Amino acid sequence: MALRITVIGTGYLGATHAAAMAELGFEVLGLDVVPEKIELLSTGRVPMYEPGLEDLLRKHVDGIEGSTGRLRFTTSWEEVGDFGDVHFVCVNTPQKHGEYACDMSYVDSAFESLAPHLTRPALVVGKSTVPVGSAARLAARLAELAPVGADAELAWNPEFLREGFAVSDTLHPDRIVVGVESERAEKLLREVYAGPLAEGSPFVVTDFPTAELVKTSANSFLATKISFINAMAEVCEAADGDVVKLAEAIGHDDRIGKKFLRAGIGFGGGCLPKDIRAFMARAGELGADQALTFLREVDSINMRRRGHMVELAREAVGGDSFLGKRVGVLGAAFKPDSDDVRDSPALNVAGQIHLQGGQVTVFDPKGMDNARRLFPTLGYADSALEAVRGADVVLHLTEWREFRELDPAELGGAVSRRIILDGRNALDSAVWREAGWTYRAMGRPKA
Ligand SMILES: NC(=O)c1ccc[n+]([C@@H]2O[C@H](COP(=O)([O-])OP(=O)(O)OC[C@H]3O[C@@H](n4cnc5c(N)ncnc54)[C@H](O)[C@@H]3O)[C@@H](O)[C@H]2O)c1
Ligand SMILES: O=c1ccn([C@@H]2O[C@H](COP(=O)(O)OP(=O)(O)O[C@H]3O[C@H](CO)[C@@H](O)[C@H](O)[C@H]3O)[C@@H](O)[C@H]2O)c(=O)[nH]1
Repeated sequence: MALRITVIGTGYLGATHAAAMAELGFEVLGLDVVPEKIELLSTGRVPMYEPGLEDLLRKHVDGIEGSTGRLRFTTSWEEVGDFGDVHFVCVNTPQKHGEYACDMSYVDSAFESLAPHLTRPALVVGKSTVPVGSAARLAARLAELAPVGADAELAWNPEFLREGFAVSDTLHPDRIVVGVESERAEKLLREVYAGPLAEGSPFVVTDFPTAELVKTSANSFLATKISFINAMAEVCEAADGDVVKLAEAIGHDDRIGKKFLRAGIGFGGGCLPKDIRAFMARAGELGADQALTFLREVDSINMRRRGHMVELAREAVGGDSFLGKRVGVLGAAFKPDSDDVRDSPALNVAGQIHLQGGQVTVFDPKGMDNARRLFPTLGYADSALEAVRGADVVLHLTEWREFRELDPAELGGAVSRRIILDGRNALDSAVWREAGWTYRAMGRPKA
């Protein structure tokens, strides 16, 4: 009989994972502690913006006309415990308030709720990003809490999907990493991922700590790459060099590669910033803090980018203060093709300017609701054109395609002064300059 799968926590990761598991042919039950999310998902609607996810959900959610009916959602732990052979834990692991460390309370709570309700043999699979050592601790807790008949076992299977590409990254992963302690666990996970494995996705089997570390080291490497190119942008600015050309040139070397070398206002989101900080905190607890001191620099280069953009904007509006100045902001999400504003560099820059007295108006194609919730005191507009109306300077902070396709001449008619600062090095400078704009990007010559 086909495996039955549950997914605990149906946010960006869990909702995608649940829909993908249904697409791979399994019966799936998703659980979340937020009833409104479950209501939405049960009618095939997605509580966030992720390209392709709503279509995939509607293809499988039970009760939708023409669906396979393989996917259902619930808030009941009893139902989940009764249903699943394999339970994926996908709950959030944010940064603790005022600390670098990871807040494990959501994961702990999910295990405490699930374990006593397991009524059949179960493999519980952690997917959340956690500090190394968590899996061993949670395996012990699972053994304490689960009924004997459940024969419950833990595996750790970190997730590498990118927001904006979540569906295809889940269905066609570039690797599958599983931390297991038995052949049974490995066999079950090979069955779960039979589809991607048949397509050739590499399957890496490790112990618990290595699986946990693969995830945090992968994100640390990505963050380091971005901060490296942003450090080069700082030097380029001082030396009148061009970081875009520099990235292109070093990227031709296969050992360096072209990806993740886009200089600008830096990385944000619900993963890279908090994951490198949690990694440093955990290394400190393990007495290995010296090994990761470079991540402090990666973090501070990254945070400097936001401050630098604020300074460029201040310079553009006259140098002293933002008081009485209008600033049009294009972008709120931490990256395009997502509505996620968690630790968004764009919103952070907008917020800093607002707090310094600037009249900031923000537009983002998908991130407006989340931005309004997080930063209600900023000004918001319904379009790019409205956001820049009367602006003394325009900031391009999230590189949506829609912004790249804007007509500089049309925008030029709406602003007070034609100055655009490109925080993502993504606009065509020649087109903007031809339309009479002063175009300035980060790490590029002023010209
Ligand atoms: N978002 C990504 O792109 C991504 C990619 C890879 C890994 N991750 C990791 O996956 C985890 C989840 O991230 P996310 O972005 O999906 O977070 P999220 O906040 O979007 O979703 C988490 C969900 O878990 C639910 N939840 C919280 N406590 C719960 C509990 N006790 N029981 C059941 N549900 C509970 C929340 O209501 C929420 O819907 C994190 O550890 C993150 O680091 C995220
Ligand atoms: O050259 C680049 C590439 C990215 N970014 C920024 O870096 C951040 C993160 O981008 P990206 O990694 O594409 O987004 P996430 O969806 O957060 O994905 C990361 O975090 C996930 C959660 O852990 C992992 O699963 C993914 O593999 C990892 O790429 C965004 O703010 C981007 O604007 C840059 O500034 N320059």
